[in-house]
Amino acid sequence: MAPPDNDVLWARSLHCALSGSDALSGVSLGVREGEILALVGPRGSGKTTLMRCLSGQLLAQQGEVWFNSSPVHTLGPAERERLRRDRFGWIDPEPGLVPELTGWENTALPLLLRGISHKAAKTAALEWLERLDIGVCARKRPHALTQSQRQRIAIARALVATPSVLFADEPTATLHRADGAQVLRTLTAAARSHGITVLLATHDAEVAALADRTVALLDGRRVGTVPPASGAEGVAACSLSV
Ligand SMILES: Nc1ncnc2c1ncn2[C@@H]1O[C@H](COP(=O)(O)OP(=O)(O)OP(=O)(O)O)[C@@H](O)[C@H]1O
Repeated sequence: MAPPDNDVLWARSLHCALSGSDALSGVSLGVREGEILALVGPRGSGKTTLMRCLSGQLLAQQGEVWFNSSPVHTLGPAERERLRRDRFGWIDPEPGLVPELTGWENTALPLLLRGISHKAAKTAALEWLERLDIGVCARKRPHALTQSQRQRIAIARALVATPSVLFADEPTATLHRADGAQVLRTLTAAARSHGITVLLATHDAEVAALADRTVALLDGRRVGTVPPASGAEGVAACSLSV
């Protein structure tokens, strides 16, 4: 069965067991182009596993994943790797920067890996660092930066190649509340202004409130779609110019 035309990502009946236990038990999901979708659920509910399956990092034992009307579940490892590199961005709870590289070099990595010239990659990286209010970090190495600055660099790195889909796994979990909220507003505003679809895994209702739609997971199953706790945040984020 082919996915609906307006879904950028579409998954049907994903079953995924990890080390013998069911991480996903028949999850189906459609994500519309440009949408910011929050995946919510308590720890261990399957959010990360679902995002890993949707992004081609992990193959579910059963079920289908489609990206823009092309099957992902039938691709070989090299093709899935290329898809991830060329079309997707990923943010982990921890920034995972290369310690030997400066802020702009860390940010530019996805472009340099695609073979884009050093000069063009640096220009794009510096632009994203400015947009995320960390232009001053461009020439510093990670050890000289705060946790918030490092995570903003990880976000800039995920956005620099303007991915079709950005997967953000608890992107502000290690930040203080106010700082995390600011970082998330910047991230969602940047995604909206560049038409980037975002999947945002979180167990925080305030974070989910920034999304257009929320999908809830529990024990590897969808337990219903709930509206954001506060309807105004997503609209407010649109008006920020990032
Ligand atoms: N590499 C792994 N090996 C074995 N089991 C795993 C692995 N990764 C996840 N699991 C298990 O799969 C289930 C789903 O985990 P997952 O990390 O997807 O949930 P989550 O909702 O993202 O949780 P969290 O909020 O803690 O990140 C859990 O029971 C977890 O223990």
